[in-house]
Amino acid sequence: MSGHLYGKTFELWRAGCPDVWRDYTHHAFVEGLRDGTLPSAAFLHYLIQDYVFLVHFARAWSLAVVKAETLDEMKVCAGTVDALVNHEMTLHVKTCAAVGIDEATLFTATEEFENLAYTRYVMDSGLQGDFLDLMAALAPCCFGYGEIGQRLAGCAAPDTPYHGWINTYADDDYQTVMAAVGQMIDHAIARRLGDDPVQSVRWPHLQQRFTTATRLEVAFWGMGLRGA
Ligand SMILES: Cc1ncc(C[n+]2csc(CCO)c2C)c(N)n1
Repeated sequence: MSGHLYGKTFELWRAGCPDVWRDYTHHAFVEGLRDGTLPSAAFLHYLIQDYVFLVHFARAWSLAVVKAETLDEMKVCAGTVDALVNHEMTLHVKTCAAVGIDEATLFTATEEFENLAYTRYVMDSGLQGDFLDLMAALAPCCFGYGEIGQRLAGCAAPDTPYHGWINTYADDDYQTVMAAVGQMIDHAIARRLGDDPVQSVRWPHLQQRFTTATRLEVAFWGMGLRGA
């Protein structure tokens, strides 16, 4: 697995919820992207919801800039805000424009409950908790899509219509940003919890935030499959 790419904290968190992690990264929606059998209506429904999701994730990463304690943490989090609003969302805008949905419509799309629950859970992790609580809730999105993108780039059906989506997450620049996020989280953990973070009283709470966010990712794929 590519886990070490994204740091040792991520490896511990992933190992703390192996079943739900697999449900997320090998979901039927993901396999439909890989083999091309995902109905285009389901993909479009997902993508419109995901645009709104990214708007709120950009807010959450911006909150991480506010909660950061070092300039390095600020740089990585601000870089992620930039990657989100100026790069990742381009996929959504272009794909939707091609079927006649403009960006203003995307921005005001009605959120499905699974979408609402996930983004507001992450925001609350940062509002109620500190920088680490927020990172634990943000981590599954980054590293899960990183793993999915890498795996699908190596085994997707040549004729799947979803290469654009796969390439967005398999892309070297994207993988580099995610590796930087993983390193930053390792440093943030060491700075606040010391060298043996698993022994900290905070560890079970951080693991629970990571696991909950991963369950919310599984629900998000399910929302996509259900369609509009
Ligand atoms: C439901 C859902 N989960 C994760 C991602 C991927 N993602 C969202 S924000 C971010 C960090 C910076 O780009 C990443 C990787 C997505 N698009 N939609």
